[in-house]
Amino acid sequence: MSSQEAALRQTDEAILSIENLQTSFYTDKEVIRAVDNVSFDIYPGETVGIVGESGSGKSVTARSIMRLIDSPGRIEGGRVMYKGENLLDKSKRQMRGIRGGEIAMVFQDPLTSLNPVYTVGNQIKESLRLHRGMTGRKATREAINLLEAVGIPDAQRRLREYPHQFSGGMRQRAVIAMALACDPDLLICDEPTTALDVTIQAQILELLEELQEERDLAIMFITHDMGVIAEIADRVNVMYAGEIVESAPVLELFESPKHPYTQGLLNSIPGHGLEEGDRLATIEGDVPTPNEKPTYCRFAPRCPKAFDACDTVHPVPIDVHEGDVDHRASCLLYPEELPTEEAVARHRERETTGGDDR
Ligand SMILES: Nc1ncnc2c1ncn2[C@@H]1O[C@H](COP(=O)(O)OP(=O)(O)OP(=O)(O)O)[C@@H](O)[C@H]1O
Ligand code: NI
Repeated sequence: MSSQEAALRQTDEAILSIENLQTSFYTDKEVIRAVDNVSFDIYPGETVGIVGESGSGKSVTARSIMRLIDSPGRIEGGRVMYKGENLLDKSKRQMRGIRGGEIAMVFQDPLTSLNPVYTVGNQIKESLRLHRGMTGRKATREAINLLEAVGIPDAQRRLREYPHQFSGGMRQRAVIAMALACDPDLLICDEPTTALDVTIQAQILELLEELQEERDLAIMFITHDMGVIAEIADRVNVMYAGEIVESAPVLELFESPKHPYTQGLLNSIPGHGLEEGDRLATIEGDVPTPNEKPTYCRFAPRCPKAFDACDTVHPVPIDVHEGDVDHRASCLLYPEELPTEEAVARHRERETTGGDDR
């Protein structure tokens, strides 16, 4: 998306609005608040990156949107507004139509999306039949088009092959072709390139960008990899212990990270030259497992800037500069213009009046 488009996004309608999403797992030992009051938007044609350490709640966010949370997990609150309708109110049957029809998902391991006993062609054609009513020769032609669109050579022959006959990179392309078969408006990618080598990964990212431009796809892209985020995202949400701690346009986030956690993540990248493959190096200390409603900052125990109030006030997402709705951080140090005491008071007040200030 160009900066001009980015400026327009505020006037556009979001295709997906997550509002105060809350998903927990009820294990024998404990309740894990895996996604704890998460809100964000995705606009048509935009790529929103979700980044954070392992266990921060990225995949559970994606699976909640798709209503793929199984016991002992439960979506306990919030709304998932897709084109103005709450997906959490849909029946199982309606969700099956939306999943793969309107919203498609690509996972890290392509084998989880492919059935080993059917040819790749049959699987794409089944998707075309289910979601676009295409059958016979028409479906075969479209399946070939799709394989060609994702850069699989010799498409006609490869349609008749089984998933195990494809290399890792080609398999992930086939999964993307399958995802596109239903002409989705939103594509959710959960670490789609993590298992691939760097060259193939770059090719897949390029492919996704091309497809996005052609089809005006909205993409939600989950990764650990800041280099991949720099490459593909328009906007970034940083997750920590079930919460979004910072949200900003991608350049702004890299040039001027505000949350001490984001600052730590970016500082930990050696040499600061962002390359694909740069992982989040570790910040000292462990990510806590969120078990209770937060009454404090979950990052405080690891935060170099923590002060007394961080143990007693839960920070809400707040504009880092007053009035700049495009860049928010859940940190008591913001808004930057306010003296700390006033900033803390504002967080405390917003928390008691119901979450963030949207
Ligand atoms: N089926 C489950 N049962 C119990 N806890 C779960 C289950 N699935 C996820 N969780 C917990 O929810 C939290 C968030 O997990 P999630 O998979 O969303 O993390 P993630 O950010 O995607 O991490 P990764 O980068 O490792 O994929 C973790 O603490 C995890 O242990
Ligand atoms: Ni995950």
